[in-house]
Amino acid sequence: MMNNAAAVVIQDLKVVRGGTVVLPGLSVTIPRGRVVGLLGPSGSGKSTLLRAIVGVQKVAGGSVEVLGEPAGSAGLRRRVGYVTQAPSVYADLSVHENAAYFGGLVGAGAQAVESAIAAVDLGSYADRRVEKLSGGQRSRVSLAAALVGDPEVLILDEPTVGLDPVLRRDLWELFHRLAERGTSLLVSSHVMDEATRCHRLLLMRDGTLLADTTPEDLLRSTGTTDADAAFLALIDAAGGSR
Ligand SMILES: Nc1ncnc2c1ncn2[C@@H]1O[C@H](COP(=O)(O)OP(=O)(O)OP(=O)(O)O)[C@@H](O)[C@H]1O
Repeated sequence: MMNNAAAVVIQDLKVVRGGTVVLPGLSVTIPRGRVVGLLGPSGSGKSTLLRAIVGVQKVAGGSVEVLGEPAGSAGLRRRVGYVTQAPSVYADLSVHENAAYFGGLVGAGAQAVESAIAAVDLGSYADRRVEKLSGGQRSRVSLAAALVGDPEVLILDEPTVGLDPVLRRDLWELFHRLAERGTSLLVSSHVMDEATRCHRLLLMRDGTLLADTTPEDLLRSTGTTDADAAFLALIDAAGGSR
């Protein structure tokens, strides 16, 4: 199905990992130019869904289309950025060398390298080797490596884990600036209070979508005042706590 307004269209996606059905048949559409949060408890299938969108997850059924092409297509390689939970940059290279290396792979110039480093606020660490950085700084180098190619779709797996409140706020502001420029972002988190920072929310549990909503509608429909309480209300409505 062609849908020009959508960044990602997923239909009846089924994924089995290690003999267990992780996604039993998930359908969702992710809009362009928005910050979409993917929230749910640990083990609910968030990373698996993100992997399927990037095209690195073996799928047992259904379809995943990104920017009108099947997920993982060669044509999407430069158009989709992916930041995994584990920092995926070279420990023995500096921040700048990493950004320049990953930029080189996608044809990005020197200006793009500088901008990506500045965007994640690592300008003053540009010449420091990654192995000498903190965990939060390392994950920001990974983000810079994904940003340097200016991808149209940015898939971020728990990018704010281990960051202090100021850095978390700064990163969410960066995500919104990127969305204003047209980037489509899908950001996973298991911290429910991050829900309020998203334009749209996907709430997952046990491989299924409990809700595809907005922060405002989530609170309104559940009659709650914070995202944690809203999530619990949805679980109760869906049939209790297992
Ligand atoms: N390599 C694997 N082999 C078998 N099962 C796996 C594998 N990786 C994940 N799983 C299982 O798939 C399910 C979903 O895992 P996934 O990593 O997608 O969840 P998640 O919501 O991203 O969790 P977290 O927030 O802890 O990262 C879990 O039950 C997990 O045990």
